[in-house]
Order: sequence, then C-alpha cells, then structure tokens
Amino acid sequence: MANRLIGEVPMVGIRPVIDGRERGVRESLEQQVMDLAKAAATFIESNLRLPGGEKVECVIADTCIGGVAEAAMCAAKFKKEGVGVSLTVTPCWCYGTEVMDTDPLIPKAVWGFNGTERPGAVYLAAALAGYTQKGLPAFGIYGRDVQDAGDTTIPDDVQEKILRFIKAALAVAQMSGKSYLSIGYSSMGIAGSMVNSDFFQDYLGIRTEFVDSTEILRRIDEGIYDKDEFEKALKWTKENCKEGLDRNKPEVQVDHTRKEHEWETVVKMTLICRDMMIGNPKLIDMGYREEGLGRNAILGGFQGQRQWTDYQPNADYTEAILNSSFDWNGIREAFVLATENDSLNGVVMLFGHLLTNTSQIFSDVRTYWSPDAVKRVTGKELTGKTKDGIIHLINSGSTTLDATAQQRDIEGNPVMKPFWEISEDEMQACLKNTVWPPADREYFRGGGFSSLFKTAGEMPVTMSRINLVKGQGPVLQIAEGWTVELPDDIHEILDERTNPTWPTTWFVPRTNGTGAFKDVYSVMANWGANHGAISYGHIGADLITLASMLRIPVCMHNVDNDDIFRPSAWASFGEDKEGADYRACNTYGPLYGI
Ligand SMILES: C[C@H](O)[C@@H](O)[C@@H](O)C(=O)CO
Ligand SMILES: [Mn+2]
Repeated sequence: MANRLIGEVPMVGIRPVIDGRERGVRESLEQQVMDLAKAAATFIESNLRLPGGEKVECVIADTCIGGVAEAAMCAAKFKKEGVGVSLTVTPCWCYGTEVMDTDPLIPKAVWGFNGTERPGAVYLAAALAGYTQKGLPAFGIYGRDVQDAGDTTIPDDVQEKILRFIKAALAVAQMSGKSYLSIGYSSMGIAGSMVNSDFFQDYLGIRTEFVDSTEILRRIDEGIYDKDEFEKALKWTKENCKEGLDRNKPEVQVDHTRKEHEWETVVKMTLICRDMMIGNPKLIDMGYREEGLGRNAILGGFQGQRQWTDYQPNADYTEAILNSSFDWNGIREAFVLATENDSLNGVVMLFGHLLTNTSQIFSDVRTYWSPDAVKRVTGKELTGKTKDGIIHLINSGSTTLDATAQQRDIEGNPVMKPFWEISEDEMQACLKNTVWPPADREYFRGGGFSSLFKTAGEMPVTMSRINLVKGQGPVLQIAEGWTVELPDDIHEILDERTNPTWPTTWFVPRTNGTGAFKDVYSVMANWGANHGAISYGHIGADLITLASMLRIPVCMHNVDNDDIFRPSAWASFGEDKEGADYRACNTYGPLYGI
C-alpha cells in the first residue's frame, strides 16, 4: 500500500536511437536497436520497485529515433505517459544532437553499446559532447568489454550504472511537485528547522506548506479524525507498545489518569499528522473535504520543542510510528517525518527512503566516545569494529522502530527491509524490542512517551546530512559505516550518562586515515549539524549520483572513487572530483532554479 499522494508514479522512458540513413543502414539496425531497448526495459522492470511497492514501469518510444522528428514524437509520448526519467540506448552511430532528449528537467543517461560492427560508443561520445555543449548534463554508460553485435545481455558494469542512474533519477522524479509539511516552525534555534522554501523549490521541486501546531488541537477538540480508526489504533497501541519505567523525579510524575489521557492524545496526534500530510477520504465522507485532501506531503517535520511540548504531550510516539514500516493497519510504507522540524535532515531521510525503499533513522549525532574515554568511565576496552571509538546516535522522536535490527535477510543477518519483505513476526519483534517510557518532564513539560530501544545488531548503514551554506548553497555529507552492538556492561553505563529514555544506535564510520575520515573523531568533528539521517545499506554512491542530478555538491564522503557516477560533463570541470563537483554544481545551478 503506497502512502496516498496526488500525481502519477513516474515512468522510465527508453529511447532507442538509430542511424537515420534509410535504404540500407537503418533497416539493418532496427531490430537490434529495438531489442536493446526491450532488454533494458525488462532489466529495469525486473530489478526495481518504488517505495510504495509499485513495480517500476518503462515506456519505449514507438519507433527508433533516427532524427529530430522522431525525437519530438518520442518526447510527446513520454509527456503523455508521465515519464520522469530518460534512458537513451543504441548499439550504433546516430546523429548526436538530432536524436537527443532536450527536456532540461528530466534526468538523462545514454547507454552506448560497446561493439565494433556498428559504433555505439563513438555515438555516445558525440552525444555527450552535445549534451555538455548545450548545458544539459547527461550520464554516459559504456561497458568496459566489447560485445558482439546482436548480443542483448547487459554486462555487470553496465547493469550497475543503469540501476544507479534509474534509482536516483526516479527519486528526483518522485520529489518533484510534492510538498514538505512544516507542522509548527522553528525549534529551539535549530537552523534546519527554519524551513527554507527557496531551497526546497529550487533544488528539489518541492513546495513548502506551513501549518501551525494549533491545527492539531483544533482537530482533537472538534473531533476531526476517524473515530473508528482511533479506537483501533489505541487498542493496538495498548497491546503492542509497552509503557516503560517512569524515570521522572517523583514530584513531576503524573498519575495513571493523566497518562491514559496522554496516550490517547499521542495516538490522535499520529492520525492527525498523517491526515495533514497525505489526506484521508474518511474525513471527506465526514464532511471535512478541505482537511481530507491533505497537503500532498512526501515528507514533513514536527517542531514540537518548545511551544507544543511545554504544553502538550510530545510527538515521539507520532514520529516513531509514522517513520516505521508498520502501525495498527499492518505493514506499510514508512513516512518521512523529521523531529524538531529539522527539514534538512528530513530531506536526507527522504533521499534514503527513495533510494532504498526502507524506513530511516533520525538522530542527534550526539557523542564521540574515544577508546580512552570508554575505558575511563566503564573500565572496559572497546574491541573489534569499535576499537577506534564510536559515535552515539540518539534522539527522542523520529527514529523508526525498524532500527531495532530485528528483521533478517535469508542468511539471518540483521537488516532493514522494504515493507513488502517484512514479515508479521519481524514487525512483532521490532515492537517487542521497544518500550515507551514516560517522557522526561524536565525537557517535555507536557509529557508524552519516548521510544526506547537499542539497535541490536551490526548493519551496514550510511549517515548523511544536507547543510545550507550562505554564499554557496546546499552541500551534502555522507559517511558509510556500520551500526555496532556494545556489550551490555558498556552500553548501559554510556547510555545512563545521556538520555536513557531515548533510542540508541552506536555507529562506526568507515575511516581511511585522511581528511574528514582520518578517524572516528574527525568524522564527528566534521559533521555539519546536530542531526544525521541514517539509511540501511552502503548507499553513498547512490546519494552522490542523486546529488549531482540536483546540483548539490558533496563536501564529505568515504565512497570509493571508482563508484562515483556523475554526469559526463563533470569531467570537463577538472580531474579532482570534489573540486569539479563544486564547479559543475555552481555552473548549472539548482535543477529547478530560474
Ligand atoms: C531534549 C533536548 O531538547 C533535545 O531535543 C536536544 O538534545 C536535541 O535533540 C537537539 O537536536
Ligand atoms: Mn535533536
């Protein structure tokens, strides 16, 4: 079940291009070119799904494209079909700019088949020169090994590039035209929660919607939520979300009746925030059409601190449940809802969600623990992957319960999966490994319940973050690494020193001895903000490809140079990849900038 959003699911358009010389050359190639397009479409359709679970669908141009007229026919078809991604394929020479796709907003790649009978790769070079000269950056895909004419197998290196390109391009297409829903506004002076409409509009094509938190109170007071669903949700919560220990000082603890009221409130808040994001036909049936339409939000943020949380229960339950891959309605696509309305962290959560189809971890990048400091406070040595230190990721609020690390792959390794691969038992295990202690009432005077768990397993993950830099624009940071499990006697002492009612993930980035990745400490020291979004898997290369499509330069990453895949034009900005990225992004400017 996809979260209901207005607008079509983007299609992938495949453009078979051909040498236009009729009476011999073109005829001899028609079949081979179309077969290559069909092979690409089958490969893409059988390997990719969208985060809502839909299969990715391809549209192939009606004819091979030999010149500008057929290029225009293809563009018209793509427009009608809702194509958001364009992949041009050919095994032969074609007329570079005559067959090109000139829509500046659609991410584009060209796969030039590496053969000798008919020169697809030399066309690729001509086409890319044209795209570069015209300011339409395109990705070039060219297999390392020569293939024979008529061979429609897609070599591994080409497969990897096609998938990387399509995944990132689909992310671009899915964001365009959607909304960020800011519930409340700026939280505790956090710059990322001063939602920057220009950034969202110009770089992501996402509009920003602002709703005051009093809208939640109004909907509670006036009963603008589905009462039946509320009863179901409350019952499910009582059965599945175990209340944790109240660690508040006795004088600020509240009684059972007040706690019952807080549980009811946080469940209502969850329904209401979801309805505000994506709408709810039930509200339309109840006579609340405006509310029932929602805001077409692909992501959002909840300010909470301080005005709301000083007065009302915090949104930790709301954020954690919405960001998980399940609730009282069963297993479903995770939402993306940033705590403290940190919209810039919300954006990287969205990138991770769109690239992997999984739910996302939101955390404070709270503490670097050196081996010496751990030894001093626990008397114990850090060992194995943790031996050079660890980073404590912890925050009340948004972290997905999928991060309990209770889902398994076929080999039994802990993973975080797309919702359609998660079993009922795995959902239950995530819930059983989470308790909900009453919120710390010194921070949250209005109460509420925080999710408490630790990420109990080693998983490959990627932490990322966007920061806005005055004079430069947005920049992206990426750190691949692993979640790690600490022995209980170390975990407990370290956790007790901070906010022991919040979920903890211990993180070790992959270091390489230089720059920001010199060691674990320098990763923490170079992190550009208080928050990070953590996605399952090593997806740094995918993030780099996506950022280049959006013209967001990457200021820090630990991805292997060989895995960096950007539009071919980036090579014209110099050999040093990082400097070239900045120059290219500055030259092209934001994708939707005018
Ligand atoms: C309770 C505190 O205000 C926290 O919310 C704070 O440490 C943060 O998470 C800052 O990002
Ligand atoms: Mn925080």
